[in-house]
Amino acid sequence: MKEILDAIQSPDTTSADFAALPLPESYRAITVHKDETEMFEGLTTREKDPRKSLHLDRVPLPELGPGEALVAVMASSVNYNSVWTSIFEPVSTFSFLERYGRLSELTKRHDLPYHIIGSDLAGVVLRTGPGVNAWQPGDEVVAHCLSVELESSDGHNDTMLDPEQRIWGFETNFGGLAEIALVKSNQLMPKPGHLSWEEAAAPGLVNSTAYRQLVSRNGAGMKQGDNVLIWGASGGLGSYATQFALAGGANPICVVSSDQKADICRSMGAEAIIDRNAEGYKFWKDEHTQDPKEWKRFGKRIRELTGGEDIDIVFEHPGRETFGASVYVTRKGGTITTCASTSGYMHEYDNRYLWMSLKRIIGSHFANYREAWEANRLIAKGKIHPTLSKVYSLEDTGQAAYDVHRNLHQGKVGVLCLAPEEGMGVRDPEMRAEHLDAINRFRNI
Ligand SMILES: C/C=C/C(=O)SCCNC(=O)CCNC(=O)[C@H](O)C(C)(C)COP(=O)(O)OP(=O)(O)OC[C@H]1O[C@@H](n2cnc3c(N)ncnc32)[C@H](O)[C@@H]1OP(=O)(O)O
Ligand SMILES: NC(=O)C1=CN([C@@H]2O[C@H](COP(=O)(O)OP(=O)(O)OC[C@H]3O[C@@H](n4cnc5c(N)ncnc54)[C@H](OP(=O)(O)O)[C@@H]3O)[C@@H](O)[C@H]2O)C=CC1
Repeated sequence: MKEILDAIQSPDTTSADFAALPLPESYRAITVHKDETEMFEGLTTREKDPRKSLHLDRVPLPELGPGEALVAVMASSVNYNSVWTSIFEPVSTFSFLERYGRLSELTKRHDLPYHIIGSDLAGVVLRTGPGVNAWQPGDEVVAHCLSVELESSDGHNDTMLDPEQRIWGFETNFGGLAEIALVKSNQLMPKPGHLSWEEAAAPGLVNSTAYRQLVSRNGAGMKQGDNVLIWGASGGLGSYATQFALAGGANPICVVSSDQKADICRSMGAEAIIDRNAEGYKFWKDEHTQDPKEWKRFGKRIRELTGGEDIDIVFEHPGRETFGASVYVTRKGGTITTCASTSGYMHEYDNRYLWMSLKRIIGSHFANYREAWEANRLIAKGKIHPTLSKVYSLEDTGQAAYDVHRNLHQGKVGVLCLAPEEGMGVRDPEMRAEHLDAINRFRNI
């Protein structure tokens, strides 16, 4: 592994040098273990502790197949899907690996008693499989997390609609929280040159998801002037949704849970901010009963902030806890776009407010190939910035996932894999200098 790292750090290493580097037989990776899927039996979701289920293991290098690439991972980031994997909710991700393993001889590789997790990476291509021409050993890359087989016409227009659509590092093995990752070469995109490894690894999954959910015509198709209600506006998804709203001439109404998070949203340029803790919204009277008076109080607060207008687009992901309120505060003809259900997936809302006011609910999931590319292009052009706050070592990934599980983090949490320290890998210092304040906005808060 040292030879690989030396090659990456030397400016003189050629593509041929990379191609000639011997690959290690094994590497270090963050895993969950199949024989531990019942370990949290009887505990509440909150009590399940990723520090107990995430392991740093030495694993064998997987065989490289056609259309694939092995990438030396310099840095990765924690996504909430890794939290779900680590607490084995809502289902154990081994069920995904088993199903994938049944598809073909090649996909059998994924069905193992351990799952190497992680759905983001920034690093360097080490080897490409047969049929890969666009990428060479030595290319500096980020990887998006859409894995598709593309054998069915269902996915030929919008690759997210492929019947064999999977999220790499969640529904496949050999993810990015490791020293080496296996990806399909179609997942690769150029690493933005003005960012360090850990900064480049931070936006991928959430930036692409927010782009489809909010900006793309496959999602809400946001336009200038739209009032966009953004739950968790300084969190993983929300910190990108807020940037898209501001950059696209919309009006974000940012919901957060502390003064500090409100300040971050203000520093991004948002003006309309609701601190859900300080204002004490209780959308549920008890576990089974919502409180429409609270929806109305929330709606009145939004009207105060918008000069009397209601919401054109709700950027939803908390789910059960907030969904009734989200449907209520949307304007006639408006859109609620949802990609998750962190607080519970059995939603309840008053359907009269949906049909009588001609509102629409749109389900959105990650991003297709093109959307992921467009989202990365905006990062590369310095239009949208990483929201990296804290960076952990690979050994401390359990703690990093715990922070995200317990909502102790801001923006995105990074993980150094092969990179020995933060700040490495910047190739365009001039461009970086131009955007330095924005790049550092979330750091160490
Ligand atoms: C990028 C980051 C993203 C995120 O962070 S997202 C958040 C994390 N992700 C999650 O929480 C999602 C986790 N996934 C799940 O919970 C499950 O993954 C799903 C609930 C989404 C799906 O469950 P499943 O068991 O895979 O699907 P089924 O459709 O309930 O069961 C499969 C069997 O049911 C049959 N079936 C499907 N549709 C129908 C139908 N309409 N009528 C009758 N049968 C149907 C199928 O064929 C198949 O059958 P056969 O088991 O025999 O193969
Ligand atoms: N389908 C897809 O493609 C994707 C789905 N996801 C899913 O989206 C969800 C959020 O991911 P991500 O943004 O990265 O996570 P984060 O934890 O980084 O951010 C979510 C934010 O939502 C807010 N929030 C959490 N719970 C509640 C609640 N009960 N009521 C109101 N606000 C709440 C919190 O902000 P605050 O406390 O400030 O209000 C929190 O910081 C996860 O479930 C994840 O799995 C993520 C990416 C892609």
